[in-house]
Amino acid sequence: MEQQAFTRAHAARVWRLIYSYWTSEQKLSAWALLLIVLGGNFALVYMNVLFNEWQRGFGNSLQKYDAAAFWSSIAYFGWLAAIYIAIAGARYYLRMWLRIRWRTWLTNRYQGAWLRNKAFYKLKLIGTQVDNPDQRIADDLNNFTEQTMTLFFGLINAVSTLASFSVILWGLSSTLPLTIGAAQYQIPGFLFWGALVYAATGTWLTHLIGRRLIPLNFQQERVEADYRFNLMRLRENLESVALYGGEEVENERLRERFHRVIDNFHRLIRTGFKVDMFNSGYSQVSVVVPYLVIAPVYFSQRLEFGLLTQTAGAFGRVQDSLSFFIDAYQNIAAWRAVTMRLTQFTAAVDELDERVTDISQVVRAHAPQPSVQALDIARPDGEPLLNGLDLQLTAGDSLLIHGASGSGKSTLLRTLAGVWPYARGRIELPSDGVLFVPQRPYLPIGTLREALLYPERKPIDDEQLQQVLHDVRLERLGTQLDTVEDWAQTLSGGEQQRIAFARILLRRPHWLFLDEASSALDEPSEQALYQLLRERLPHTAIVSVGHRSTLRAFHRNQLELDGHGGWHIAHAATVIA
Ligand SMILES: Nc1ncnc2c1ncn2[C@@H]1O[C@H](COP(=O)(O)OP(=O)(O)OP(=O)(O)O)[C@@H](O)[C@H]1O
Repeated sequence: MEQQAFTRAHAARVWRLIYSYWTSEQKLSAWALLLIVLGGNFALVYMNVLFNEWQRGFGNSLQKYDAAAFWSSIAYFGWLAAIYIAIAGARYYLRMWLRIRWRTWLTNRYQGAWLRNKAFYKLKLIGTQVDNPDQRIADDLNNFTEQTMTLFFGLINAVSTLASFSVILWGLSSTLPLTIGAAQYQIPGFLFWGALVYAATGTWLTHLIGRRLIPLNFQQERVEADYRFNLMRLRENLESVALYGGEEVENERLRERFHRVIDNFHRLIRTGFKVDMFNSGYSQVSVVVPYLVIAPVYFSQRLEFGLLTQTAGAFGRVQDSLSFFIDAYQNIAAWRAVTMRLTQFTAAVDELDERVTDISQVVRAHAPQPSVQALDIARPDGEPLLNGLDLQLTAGDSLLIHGASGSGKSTLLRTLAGVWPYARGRIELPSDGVLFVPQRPYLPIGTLREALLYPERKPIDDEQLQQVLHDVRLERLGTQLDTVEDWAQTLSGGEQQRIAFARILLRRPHWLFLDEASSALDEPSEQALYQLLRERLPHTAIVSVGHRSTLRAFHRNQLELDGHGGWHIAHAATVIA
């Protein structure tokens, strides 16, 4: 089971996870809300003290058959209850508001860290053990804010209740002697000590019974996230699965993942059941324990009924707040698991740059024209793909990279784009006007307009968009610019690649790198699109990765890779355009 040792670095990360929001640019509003909610908490504790005092007068009115006192007691109770409800309601609302603000801030931060410097891609490539980072952002952050606040306010509540009722209990102890059989003892604060011993024993027993909950909760988060991810992958690949007839295998695989969820859940239930049984028994016994302690004095008829109920109430409150850890045990276990998943994520992102610097020995610089010098590229296992490549591009250049499948063509483009770390040498690229186009153009779920502009967001007028759609022979989509669709699922592979070409025409890059960007198109269409690029962007240098020999006609130079480090550049005799 993946677990993180509780090291100092881990403790520091947990601390940072907790305090970062409270020292952020939102700290003023955060602290203001927190203080108001805390104020509400203390007010409610004070109300409970008033209720406890009320119990005494109320009990005595019953014992003395005093109807007038009884009704005025009820009226007083009505007032107290109304104020209590108002404070509790306001506190709930503000607490939820604070939680939403905290979650939003943390989500922005985590999402930002994941997307910054292409960390999302590198995390996967360098193989740091972080499962389902997306779900850590969505689920774990939500759980973290909720559980932290529940625990924190629970703790504050317990401590303040304990403090106020301990004083009451201590005072009440001095008016009552501890009676065991016929003997009486004067022990200062014995009711308080009784509650303390009782609750401490309970806490210790709960810990013994429930300590396995922490690793089990951790594992539960993980298997749940895995199951969800597998469902999502199926949804992303519906057509492939349907065409391969992979339903049975998928069903089997999903069932197997779900089985892990249930399997771990059973273990959670078994431990949770024991903790829960113990808790229920403990709370039942707690109802009678204070009466058992005071009954001997009461039956010796030296105690008013009101004082008995007040003492029992105060004893219950003290014991209740001391039992905070018993009740919160499951929450603490879940909180620790969620915290571990989140700090693991930050640790992986924090260490990423260091790891990339350890692996990559590429010097990158800005220059007016792209060039590479003495570039070595390897597979992650160290096997060389390319040794000592020297290359220089000038405006309007064209270079076709070819070689057997797996020879490292895409990896060369990845290295130029700065996402492949297993490399050494010098890479110079202009600071703007560079565009890399992958084989599968990413089409976000949204309008066709957004898909065409991706990743830019600057608005472009409809005529221009319709014109480029026409140019890439997708004029039929011209009327659907504002249709929201999962375009990657509805357009054919070739049509998606046409969208990628439309993007190029809109972006007008000076330096264009195409990684099999026309592989799904028929040869005449591919030629027409290259022709179009040449006509519309005559000064753009084009570097293409491709297998088809027909592409050669559009490139002045050809770089051939042998997949073992060797490479060779040839110059074409004739070039179209
Ligand atoms: N993320 C990765 N982890 C491990 N190995 C990888 C990874 N990506 C690529 N490789 C390996 O690097 C080698 C080069 O891959 P690359 O994708 O560059 O090949 P290619 O020449 O573009 O192939 P094709 O023509 O099939 O697209 C392959 O052996 C591939 O298995």
